[in-house]
Amino acid sequence: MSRAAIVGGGVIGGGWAARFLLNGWDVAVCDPAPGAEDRLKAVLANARRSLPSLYDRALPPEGRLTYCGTLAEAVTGADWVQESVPEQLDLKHRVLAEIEAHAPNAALIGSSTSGFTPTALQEGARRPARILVAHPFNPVYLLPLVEVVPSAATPSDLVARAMETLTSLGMKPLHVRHEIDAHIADRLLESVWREALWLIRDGICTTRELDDAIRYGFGLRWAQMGLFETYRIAGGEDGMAHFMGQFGPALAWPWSRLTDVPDFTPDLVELIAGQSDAQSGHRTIRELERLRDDNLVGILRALRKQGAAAGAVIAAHEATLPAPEPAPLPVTVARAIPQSWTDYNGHMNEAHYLELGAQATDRFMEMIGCDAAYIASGGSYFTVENHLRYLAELMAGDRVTVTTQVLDGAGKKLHLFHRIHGPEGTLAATMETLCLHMDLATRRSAPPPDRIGAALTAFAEAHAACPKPEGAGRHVGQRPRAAP
Ligand SMILES: NC(=O)C1=CN([C@@H]2O[C@H](COP(=O)(O)OP(=O)(O)OC[C@H]3O[C@@H](n4cnc5c(N)ncnc54)[C@H](O)[C@@H]3O)[C@@H](O)[C@H]2O)C=CC1
Ligand SMILES: C[N+](C)(C)CC(=O)CC(=O)[O-]
Repeated sequence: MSRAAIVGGGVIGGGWAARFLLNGWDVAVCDPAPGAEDRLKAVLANARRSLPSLYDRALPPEGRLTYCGTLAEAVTGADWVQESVPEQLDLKHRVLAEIEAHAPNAALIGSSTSGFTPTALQEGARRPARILVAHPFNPVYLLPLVEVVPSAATPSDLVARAMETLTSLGMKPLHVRHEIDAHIADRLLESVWREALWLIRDGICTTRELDDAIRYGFGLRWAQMGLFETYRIAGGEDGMAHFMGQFGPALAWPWSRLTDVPDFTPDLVELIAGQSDAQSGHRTIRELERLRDDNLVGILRALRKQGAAAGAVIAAHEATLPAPEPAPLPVTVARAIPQSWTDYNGHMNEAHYLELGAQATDRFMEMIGCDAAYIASGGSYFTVENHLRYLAELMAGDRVTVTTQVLDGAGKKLHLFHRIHGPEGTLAATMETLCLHMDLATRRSAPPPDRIGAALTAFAEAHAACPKPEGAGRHVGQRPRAAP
């Protein structure tokens, strides 16, 4: 078991605690502010309802969370210490010195700093080589990006270890090879932020209109292709060179006020804070966080389906999570229910019971050798009939397992009975499904090859010893069988 210490449990420290904890690390947090523990609990609650929803497999069991009264207690025995105190260099120096005094020599010390260089952070350190920047993005438990910025003093094996650890947490570490104030991403954000301040200060638009300009347009593009790839496409068939030829001259036109910074006067703060209150003040921060998280889970799951951008990181991480264990009846699905699967009744929508059953069938097909390589070679199963019984509600975040029993595997048939179990093993649904083996070239049914037939027969023979499931072969509206 690995152990992380989080020093500073605010917005970012809380997000780090959740990222480590939900990936099975023990986590110790220290933050002396009154109410910090309650704030951390609220962040964790939001993380628990969103992060597991990204995956079609269960994350490892949560690690143990300890809330510590002192920094020394928190960092003792830590493998990774993540400093997440406010963005003040003298405070960070004091905290880093205390971390160095109590953490194991081998511990890696990451700083969440948005803008200080690792060289600046390492000033006065006893073991500067152990300190590097690990700059995450809010919400840390959902957004994969983390900028890893070493200094010249950082040995390359430590950078490699940092990158490996962050990857194992489902993150996308970006190695920033040249240290620079504000790294890479915050330089971009800073430019947009400055321009936005001017637009509001000059009365060109409100905070809501500015947000609309992002979220209805280029914000959607950026999530999947970034800046250069989308601009390459914007150049048409002639690509980037054409794009630059067309829009290059605009760089000399007054399209930006980036060379100036607006005075941060109380009037400007009041103008922006007032507009922001009018725009979003009817929702609490926790509600806004949940709204943001649900949207992010939806976007990330869509990207994952495409194998694109951050979606590819989630798929790669999921591949490292253990597949459900074969048991007397094989567990074919073990996962959490995403928020996006729930509906106006506040529970999992009926369509997703079918999705769970379909995932179980897909997994069982893999188990008998009908995997992607076999399907690419021209054979597969098609579903011809399903019967679903809805027996209990499932809620967002519930962990579910599906077991699969073979009822018949003779010839072309793959006749399965899935049991969908919710929390505490409650039987939440059953799905009986009949599939036929197909020749994908002729699109007609055909017997499976011997190796798949033999694997299926082995399961069918083993499962024949299990009682016939209650509910198998039922038709719609049939009363449950009376107990014997
Ligand atoms: N908020 C954001 O969007 C992002 C912030 N960051 C960086 O993360 C760091 C933390 O920022 P936030 O979490 O936003 O700030 P925050 O103000 O939400 O949290 C900082 C926490 O540190 C605690 N703290 C202060 N002194 C401490 C000490 N001596 N020991 C332990 N805890 C102490 C405070 O009580 C507070 O809870 C900063 O360096 C910031 O630049 C990085 C990425 C995004
Ligand atoms: C505003 N900020 C500079 C603290 C932003 C970040 O550092 C990253 C983020 O999450 O946007």
